[in-house]
Amino acid sequence: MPEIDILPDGDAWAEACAARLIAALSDAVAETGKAIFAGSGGSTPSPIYARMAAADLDWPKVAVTLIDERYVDESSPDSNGALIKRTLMKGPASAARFVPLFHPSVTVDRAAAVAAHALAAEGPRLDAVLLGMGEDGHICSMFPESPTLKTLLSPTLPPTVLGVPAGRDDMAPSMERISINLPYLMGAGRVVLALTGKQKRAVFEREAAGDPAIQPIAALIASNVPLEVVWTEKA
Ligand SMILES: O=C1O[C@H](COP(=O)(O)O)[C@@H](O)[C@H](O)[C@H]1O
Repeated sequence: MPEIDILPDGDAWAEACAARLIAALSDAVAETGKAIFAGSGGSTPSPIYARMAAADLDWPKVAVTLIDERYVDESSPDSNGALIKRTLMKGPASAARFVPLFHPSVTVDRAAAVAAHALAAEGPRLDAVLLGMGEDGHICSMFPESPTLKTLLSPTLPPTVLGVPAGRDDMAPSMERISINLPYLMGAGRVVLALTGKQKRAVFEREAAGDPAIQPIAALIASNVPLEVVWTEKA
């Protein structure tokens, strides 16, 4: 079970998450002249993005992408791309370059292939990753016990981006999605999992002790992803 860094309140939690991610991006810019950040969508990351946006970083050298996306364009309230543009890419951070996962295409798989190609062109690894976790234990668009999980969690594939079909039961997402796979997380410089609330902490602890074949949190731990779990009770 990885150690959980417990912060006293939402401000300290958002600050701690942002500081870790900015440090990783800053180190990458210093070492290689560029950096790649992959962020989550959902309701959790906005305060973290607000603090990152205010950081003193060489933003023109940073590419911003997503760990996953709903298969919708940016006019949709479900678009993770629209969220990250609105909350992170503002002020000096608007000089970063956005690498979307959504591309209008005939199928979600084709769109994912286009995204995989675009992301591979940015560099071999993600320097900093912000993960969230749903209360059902999903991370990225890796849903516990869903049909595409085995492929997304396969540690022997190269880092890539895959289409995720919508499912008919609660073990699958309700809409088509696009997601990075586990090898992208295995090769990342720093991976921060930002959690809030007693419920998510309980889910994390339960999933961490679960089966890596069907529980993404257990798979992260088993595959030595450089995971840092940062939690506060109330954001
Ligand atoms: O669907 C998604 O949900 C997770 C968790 O979201 P939250 O609202 O519980 O914070 C998120 O990490 C992921 O990027 C998103 O597509």
